[in-house]
Amino acid sequence: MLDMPGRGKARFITFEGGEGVGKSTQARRLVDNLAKVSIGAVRTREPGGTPRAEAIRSFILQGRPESWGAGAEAVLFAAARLDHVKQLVAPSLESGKWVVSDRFHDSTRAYQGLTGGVEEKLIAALEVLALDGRKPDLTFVLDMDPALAFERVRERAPEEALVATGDRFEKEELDWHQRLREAFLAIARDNPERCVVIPANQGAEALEQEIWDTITRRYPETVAGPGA
Ligand SMILES: Nc1ncnc2c1ncn2[C@@H]1O[C@H](COP(=O)(O)OP(=O)(O)O)[C@@H](O)[C@H]1O
Ligand SMILES: Cc1cn([C@H]2C[C@H](O)[C@@H](COP(=O)(O)OP(=O)(O)O)O2)c(=O)[nH]c1=O
Repeated sequence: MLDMPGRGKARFITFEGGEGVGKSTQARRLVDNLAKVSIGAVRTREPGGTPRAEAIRSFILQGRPESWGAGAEAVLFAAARLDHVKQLVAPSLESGKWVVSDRFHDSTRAYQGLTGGVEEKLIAALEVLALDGRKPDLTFVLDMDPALAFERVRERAPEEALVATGDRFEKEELDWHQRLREAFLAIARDNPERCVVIPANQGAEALEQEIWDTITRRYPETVAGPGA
């Protein structure tokens, strides 16, 4: 990955939202668009991003729905996040690379906190631990009707919709996903400087353009100069 000194501060960008809204697709496209203007970026994800955090990911996501409970999950996601921040996010930013993460701390707030019922003060305390003084500079909250997003996921992996295997979170009830959508919107309202809500029920190219427009407005160094 290219290290680009003199291109301004490396930024930490996160994508948040429910399942199937297009986070992974857009995270990938954003990293490609940054490369086109010679900005090196690391794409990562949560839970995961480092070997230890990936181990915690399989540990949690392959469990049965009732096996952990939201409190224990919040602690496990926080442990994974701390490793991710220390081993990957912070060193990458310090070396001048941007970091683009598919999910980050807002997911704990939305899933385990606002939807899962873990108290705000516990979520806040775990954030202090797990973020280790880092916070995303910009968060894209991809927002759409979860029923439509679920159709996308079903097309991606039809067998998951039919049999009880795969990622357990995708089998939760639709009304639960509606509450989750509201949780992400509430987080965005509470953090208006950091969060930008993007209507996600549009084509991937249109979405990519809206995201890139936001990036270039906020960060002038991403506007390609002559000969770029
Ligand atoms: N804007 C879009 N419109 C239609 N389908 C999309 C769009 N973006 C992504 N997809 C498809 O929807 C599915 C979920 O996208 P993905 O990026 O994996 O979402 P997420 O990471 O939010 O779960 C994939 O099959 C992907 O190809
Ligand atoms: C990072 C994080 C994820 N999660 C959940 C959200 C997802 O259901 C799951 C991660 O699965 P993932 O496959 O990354 O999500 P998606 O289907 O959106 O691509 O873990 C939490 O509950 N809390 C967290 O802090």
